[in-house]
Amino acid sequence: MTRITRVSLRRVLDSRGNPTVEADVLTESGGFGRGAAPSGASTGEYEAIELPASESIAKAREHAVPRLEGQYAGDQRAVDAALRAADGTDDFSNIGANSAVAISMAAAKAAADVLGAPLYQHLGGAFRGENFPIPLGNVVGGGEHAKEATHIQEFLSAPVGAPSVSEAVFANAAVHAAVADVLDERGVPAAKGDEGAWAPPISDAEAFEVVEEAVARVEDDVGFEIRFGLDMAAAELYDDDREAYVYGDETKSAGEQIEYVAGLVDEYDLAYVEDPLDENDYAAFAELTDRVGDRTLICGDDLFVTNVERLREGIETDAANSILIKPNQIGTLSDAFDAVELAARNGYETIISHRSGETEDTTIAHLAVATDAGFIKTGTVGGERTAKLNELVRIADDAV
Ligand SMILES: C=C(OP(=O)(O)O)C(=O)O
Ligand SMILES: [Mg+2]
Repeated sequence: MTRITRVSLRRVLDSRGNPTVEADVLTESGGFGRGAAPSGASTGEYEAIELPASESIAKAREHAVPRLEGQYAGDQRAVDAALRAADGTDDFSNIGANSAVAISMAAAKAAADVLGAPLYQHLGGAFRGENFPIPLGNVVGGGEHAKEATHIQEFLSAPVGAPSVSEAVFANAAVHAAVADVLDERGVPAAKGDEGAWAPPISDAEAFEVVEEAVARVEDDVGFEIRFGLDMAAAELYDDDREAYVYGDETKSAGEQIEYVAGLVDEYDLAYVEDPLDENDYAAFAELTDRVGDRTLICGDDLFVTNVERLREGIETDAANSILIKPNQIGTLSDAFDAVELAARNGYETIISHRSGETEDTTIAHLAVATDAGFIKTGTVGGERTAKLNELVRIADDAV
């Protein structure tokens, strides 16, 4: 039986050393699941609310745990509905999306444990496990993830021609290493940002040269196509008062930003551009998608925040052609699945994503396989990133 008998919550460390919420779910037949909430730094304005971990835990213990005990862990919709009912708001501002997502993921894992099935199969069904997402690997970054580095938040290796997920994962690690070599040859020292990407004190223009060179070297070596992409996190660059995107001393109007990004797509044959424009500017997104959406993915992260209402508006306005899915942006696995389904029904590509603050939790690797996502964005190196990548390799090897 999958009835939940116990939900325990605790504070654990995330990769930035901040406290985050970990949930354990136990069922009456001894099923066990554990989930931990990630945490963003360049968060979207419309995300569900993350409360301080202690406050979120106290509120969830009071309001959510009593409602969850006795629920079927295997009925994910009922578990997630109980979390929403316990919270009573649209944005989880009462119990915190951090406790909600940790419990939602832990319940799914407890149910999979009872079934004796891998999590991706419990979530996605018996026919999943054949297709694997292409990992987008952050190799150079700045923005909110590293000080004194690039304005663009993430330069992402995209091994689109890799014959297997394992070869793709290793190719991204090789690009990460090649970036270090290229920087070294240029005499540029580089620390690492929050996601393990190199965070060199160079201009965006030089970063394009470095990443292009690193990708070319690895492509020669592995013999399959590697492209690259960006997360511009442009809402962080946008200054409402100046109505402009701010790059240090330079600014760009929305029109200039569209020109700039369209030019980058063509110059570097970018496979992927996430959040190229401000999260409130559907019209500018639509203009850019109209210009380059036939040859690259224009992805909404802060724009859509894994929220079906915002995605619906994007679909109606042709704002993008892909969506980033971050379960903690919305609070539950059911809500994340709804966003994936709406995206798929409307021809949008799906990219399942980590956050800049992470834990060893591997749920997103299973979620990507369960939803047949085209891509997963989960870093390149660092234990909290390789936890997900190695889990993907295990899923492909039938070893979970
Ligand atoms: C992973 C990202 O960063 P954060 O978790 O800081 O929002 C992102 O913006 O896509
Ligand atoms: Mg983003």
